[in-house]
Amino acid sequence: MTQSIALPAHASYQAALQRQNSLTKPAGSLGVLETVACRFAAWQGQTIPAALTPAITVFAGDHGVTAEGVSAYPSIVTGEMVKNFAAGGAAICVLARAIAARLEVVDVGVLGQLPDLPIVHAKVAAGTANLAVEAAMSTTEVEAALEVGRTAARRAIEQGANLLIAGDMGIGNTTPSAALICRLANLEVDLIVGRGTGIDDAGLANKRRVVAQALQRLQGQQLSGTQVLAELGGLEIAAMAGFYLEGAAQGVPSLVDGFIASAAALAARAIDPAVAAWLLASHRSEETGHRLALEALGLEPLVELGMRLGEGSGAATCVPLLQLAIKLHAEMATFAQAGVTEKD
Ligand SMILES: O=C(O)c1ccc[n+]([C@@H]2O[C@H](COP(=O)([O-])O)[C@@H](O)[C@H]2O)c1
Ligand SMILES: Cc1cc2nc[nH]c2cc1C
Repeated sequence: MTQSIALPAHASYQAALQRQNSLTKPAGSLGVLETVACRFAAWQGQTIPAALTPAITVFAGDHGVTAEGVSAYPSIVTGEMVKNFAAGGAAICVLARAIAARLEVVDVGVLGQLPDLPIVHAKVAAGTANLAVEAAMSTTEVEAALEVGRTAARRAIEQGANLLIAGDMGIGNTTPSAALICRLANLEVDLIVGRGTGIDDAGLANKRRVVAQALQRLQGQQLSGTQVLAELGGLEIAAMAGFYLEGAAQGVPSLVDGFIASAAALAARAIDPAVAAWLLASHRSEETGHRLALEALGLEPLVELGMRLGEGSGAATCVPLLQLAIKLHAEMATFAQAGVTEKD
């Protein structure tokens, strides 16, 4: 069994809140920036949290369910985008450079070979099976993919990260994500399945049918978190779940990206509910169902930007906001220091 997950330090949260209320502004006037700073205080166990050192790990994998015509793009794009990540040309590469974040790319299940690329080669299988008709993975494969994610989190933390971001790349992965969200949060297919990379109305109807069929296969079965991942998940999604679990076990919070990341977070929570206290949501993705997935996680997104890219891009975009929240918390003068009169 892996290390257990502790609760964030409540006393540090309270001390940070007290500091927020002593800073030269009307109480609560910095809104969510105040609560975010207090949450980092609790995660780091200190009233004034250290500046953030973010690390981004993009997990890539392919999906057998693409045989059902659920994506606007062919599976070959997954590997092609991994090459683009390695060459520094993808959105997440630009964002990682802009926020000075360590960026690592992990092949956990891409179809075909990616020789000589400067990425982490940790392929558990060459894609998943078609979840519409059979389990996407074996539980052994899920355990291996979870461990790939855990190892990646440990590497990031060893190299100094105090904020983790998991990104995903996998043509077809909004289908397993939707299936996981429906099953794990007990939500209706039509509320959760969306257009992903941009399928048309007929494609959407087909994708709903595919997800409904997968859920139907499992109806009435009691399954563990690992078993649900095996039936409905993906290799990169399982790795992301392992990444969140390990971060939490090591006392390092994760900033949850979009739709796929939220499905992975729900899977992580099904494995260990204590992980939830170590998660912060970045943006609300345009993907149908993300709002309900976040609600099921008990997370409030920081921003809504109409994004639906994946790769960890929404989370990376939110990092400067978090850095500002902590800087305000650390550097603003108190009423006493500035000689400003407090409210009556
Ligand atoms: O993160 C999101 O909210 C998101 C929403 C829609 C699509 N994506 C990305 O698009 C790919 C999956 O879309 P699809 O249509 O192939 O299932 C995958 O590589 C994801 O990273 C990501
Ligand atoms: C080009 C492309 C880039 C992506 N990045 C994440 N998902 C993606 C899907 C496509 C199709």
